[in-house]
Amino acid sequence: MDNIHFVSKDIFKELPHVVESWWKVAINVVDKVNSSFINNLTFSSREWFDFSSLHIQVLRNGINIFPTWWTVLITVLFTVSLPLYLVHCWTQKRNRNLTSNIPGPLSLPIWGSIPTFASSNLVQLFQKLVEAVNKYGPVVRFWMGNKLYIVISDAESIEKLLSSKAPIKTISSDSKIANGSGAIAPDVEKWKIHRTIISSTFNNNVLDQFMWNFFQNSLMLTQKLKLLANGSSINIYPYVCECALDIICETTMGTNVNTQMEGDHVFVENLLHALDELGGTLKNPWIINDCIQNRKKQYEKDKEVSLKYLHEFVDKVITEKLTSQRNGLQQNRGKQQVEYVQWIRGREMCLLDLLIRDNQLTAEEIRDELCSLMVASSKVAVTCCYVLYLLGVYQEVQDKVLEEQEKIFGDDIHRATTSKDLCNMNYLEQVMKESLRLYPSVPFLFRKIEEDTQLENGYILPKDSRVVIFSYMTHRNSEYFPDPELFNPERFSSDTRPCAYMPFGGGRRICVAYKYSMMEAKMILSSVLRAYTVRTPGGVQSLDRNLQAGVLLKPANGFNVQMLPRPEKVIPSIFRDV
Ligand code: HEM
Repeated sequence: MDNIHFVSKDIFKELPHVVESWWKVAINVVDKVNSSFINNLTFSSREWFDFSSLHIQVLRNGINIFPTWWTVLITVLFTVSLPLYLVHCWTQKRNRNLTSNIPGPLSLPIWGSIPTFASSNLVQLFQKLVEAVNKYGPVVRFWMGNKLYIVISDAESIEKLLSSKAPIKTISSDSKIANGSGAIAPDVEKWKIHRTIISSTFNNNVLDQFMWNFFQNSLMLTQKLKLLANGSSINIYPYVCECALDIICETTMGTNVNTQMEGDHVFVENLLHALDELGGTLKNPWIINDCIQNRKKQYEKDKEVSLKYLHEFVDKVITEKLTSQRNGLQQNRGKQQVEYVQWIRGREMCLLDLLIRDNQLTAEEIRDELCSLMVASSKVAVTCCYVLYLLGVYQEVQDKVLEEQEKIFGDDIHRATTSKDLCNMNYLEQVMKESLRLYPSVPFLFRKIEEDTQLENGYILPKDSRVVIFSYMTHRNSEYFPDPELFNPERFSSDTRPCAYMPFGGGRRICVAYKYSMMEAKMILSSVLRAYTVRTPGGVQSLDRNLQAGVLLKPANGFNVQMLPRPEKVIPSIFRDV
């Protein structure tokens, strides 16, 4: 009874919005149908065209009475939507009440704020989200259909959320590319197993093992750029991405896909395409779950999508690995378990070996894990591209980075970079951190709230709502970073406030490969910067104008920079000889 009372009260309260929303929908439908109508008729008869144009105009101005079939259509839509609206009011009553004090944009009945975002491209979408936070503050409420999203960007709320004991599910963007389905990461028990195994591959004790892999692939990248370093503008992203992909394939699967050197880039092209596809599908990241479900349907329907290629590739590597391990096992059948492990160790175990040996994950789960990690490798590439782009804008910072490189390498520039060298690159590290502050490659972290959680400011995140941590905005909050728009690497010479800086996430789900990624990025950047000077004619404005909200934060028009070889004295002969 109480609910019915609420519903009827709510309907009257929202009636103007209902009328407004349907009027908008009607106009939109009329526009769409008539524009295709016009296209068809333009070729047949001018008279018809004129008639039709007049007709639209009349409809647009709302002067005309709708023709019968429009009236029927709208009546049907209205009749269908009314029960939907009632159900929405009924089921979301609690969450609506709990979040009524959280500011947010106009929310139309049934639609919520979808109309605000629906027609935007990824660049406009990102700008609208930034505007919303600037307008409504660090905690913003969005209703997207019957789903409630709460965007938080202040360190206090983030800290409270991440330290909460209440069960909170992570909605992962990487996992979708892996299985094309569930965006929600595996359940907690499975996640713990996955995380433990993966962490063992990226822990501090084994990072040194990857130095040679990092070095060789960075060297290859530097060689490839030689042909392009003639002062013309190039989008460096695909090149750096290939390098990062080669590195991750070797780390995780012990396989050298050699995308950098092989003429046909089928593999990397497919991966990049898969990422873009996913970005396109995530046109509206707020409805991430629905998108993924649609994505799954599309994926199942269209067997030729790039994800399929990626899955097949990884499946092939797993099968080969399993076969070779089985053969190895047969030859070593008589040996004890410890000896067998040593036999594998002697052959440099990669993550795939560990996952197979551990025997806790199915082949499909292993495949999904590996695909997720491959996708994660592009975050390193994006980070490196931002650093190079920004150094191209801030020449004085680039000079300081080079000064540090010269100090570390001195005249002995022929030698391979060691992990100690990387540890000494303090200034480069500060530059990377500052780039990640201004342009975190993962700008949103998604969580699903499973139990009501109260924030410090009194707002309640109700059960079943989705929370989006908008770290891009946190990083640009002047309370935590004075003069936040300024590119100032020195600000990282001291510690930052907890949860005010989180390019690698935070809490239990913090990036498992944080150190690995920093080392890899340093190696790539050090190699490229010792060989080339970078200039960015577009400046920061071009970057900011084109940022798009996808899986990763990237400029829609690419990372366009100009490169020129550095004077001989600082070019290691290892680069010159190529
Ligand atoms: C600069 C590069 C990178 C950045 C900025 C980055 C950022 C992040 C962020 C923000 C998260 C947390 C997501 C969340 O809380 O929802 C995350 C998680 C994760 N990252 Fe990274 N990442 C990078 C590189 C990598 C690389 C190279 C790998 C693997 C090779 C990797 C593997 C993972 C994994 C497995 C998780 C999930 C951890 C879990 O759920 O327990 N990341 N990363």
